[in-house]
Amino acid sequence: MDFSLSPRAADLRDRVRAFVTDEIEPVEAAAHARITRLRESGGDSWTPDPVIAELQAKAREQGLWNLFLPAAHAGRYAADFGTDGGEGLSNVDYAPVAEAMGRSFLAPLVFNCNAPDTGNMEVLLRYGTPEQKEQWLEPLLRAEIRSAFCMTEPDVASSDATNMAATARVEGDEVVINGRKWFSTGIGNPDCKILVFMGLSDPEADRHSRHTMVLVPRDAEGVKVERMLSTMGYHDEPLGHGEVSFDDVRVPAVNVLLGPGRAFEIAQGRLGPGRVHHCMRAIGLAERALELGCARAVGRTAFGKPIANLGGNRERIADARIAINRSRLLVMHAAWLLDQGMSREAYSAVSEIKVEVPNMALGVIDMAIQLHGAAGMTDDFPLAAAWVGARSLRLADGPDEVHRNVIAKIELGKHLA
Ligand SMILES: Cc1cc2nc3c(=O)[nH]c(=O)nc-3n(C[C@H](O)[C@H](O)[C@H](O)COP(=O)(O)OP(=O)(O)OC[C@H]3O[C@@H](n4cnc5c(N)ncnc54)[C@H](O)[C@@H]3O)c2cc1C
Repeated sequence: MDFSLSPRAADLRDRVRAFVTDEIEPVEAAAHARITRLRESGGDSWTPDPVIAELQAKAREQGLWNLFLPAAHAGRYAADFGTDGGEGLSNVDYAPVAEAMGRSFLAPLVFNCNAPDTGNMEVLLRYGTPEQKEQWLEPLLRAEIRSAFCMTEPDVASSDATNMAATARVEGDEVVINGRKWFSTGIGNPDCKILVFMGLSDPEADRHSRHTMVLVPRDAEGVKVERMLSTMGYHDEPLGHGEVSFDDVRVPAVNVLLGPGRAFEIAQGRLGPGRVHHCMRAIGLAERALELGCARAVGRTAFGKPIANLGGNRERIADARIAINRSRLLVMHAAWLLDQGMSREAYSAVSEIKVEVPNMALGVIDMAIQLHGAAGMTDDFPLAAAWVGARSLRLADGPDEVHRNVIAKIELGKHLA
């Protein structure tokens, strides 16, 4: 195993880290306050803060743009698209860059490296036709438009993707779409123009060949955002999570991705690197929480001592450091395995980190909140929002239990063979 970064990746990590600290963290509080003010006054909290576009322009100019684009898939984009083609980093090289971005809720957007756009861009890159790439991928790479991924449904247990009941039936040269999705992240953004929709196309086929992925323009007739959902009181502007109905939506059959019945193939390709990105960002978040917690604990006194020296706080801080470092090694291991190609070991490793890291981050953030006292519960610090983000990650991209099941299946398989 070799986790050493290439000199180019180390340079990018340092530059991203400096950009986050110098340019993004100082504007975070004002960006958050703006959203709260607009929401509370009934204003438009969804249109992205102009500061995001300003910072995006700077990041793009400095080549800190689309760094998620993997070496293996970048192809002509790496060669022909200059900055927009990313740097063709391996998963090992991208992991610490993603960690640096995870420190701030704004940073992934600023570098055009935010979910779900990254996963959707990867899907288009790997499976899109030249026309689909030109129409949707290229404006996504330039951050001119945004996207959403519509798989989860309110009426079925969506942790089992074979349950998806909304339909995408191919009729002649059209696909007819009906049903309801929810937790479609990104659909609150007025720039969201394209949806990657997963629907049942052939109920009689083998369970992994029943579903189709299709590109649905956000403004197609019959697409309606019924409501925006909150997660523990947060609305996650400017992306948001929407409940969306599809009522006899018709799109051309050329909008099908890869081919009818091939949604599972696409979903598998989409999620491996995406989960590594989520986990590295969660490690960045945990690092920031630990820093805030330590600063508070040495800077405030109770019972005649710094809070750091009271009770078991030093031990809790030490355990947080151990937990973060352990998680990082697991993520680097998963990234390294993915770079060697998809294997059972890589599948297991990706599920291992998907269980380990959000739970680790929750523990560290909770400790930092406790060290802050009541202040930790307010939005004066980014800790409450960070806790909700980490909590969401125990569900998004598959609940812990589903990932544990994957790990156990692979482990037990060794003995059944
Ligand atoms: C913030 C956030 C953003 C999201 N963004 C998106 C998005 O952009 N697009 C999208 O399509 N979806 C998105 N999701 C949805 C997410 O992927 C689903 O919530 C997840 O797959 C679980 O599906 P479900 O909610 O229907 O839970 P269910 O399938 O109803 O499962 C409920 C619970 O059952 C238990 N369970 C399930 N399977 C097992 C098992 N095998 N063993 C033991 N227990 C089990 C688990 O405790 C699980 O949490 C998002 C979710 C959140 C919270």
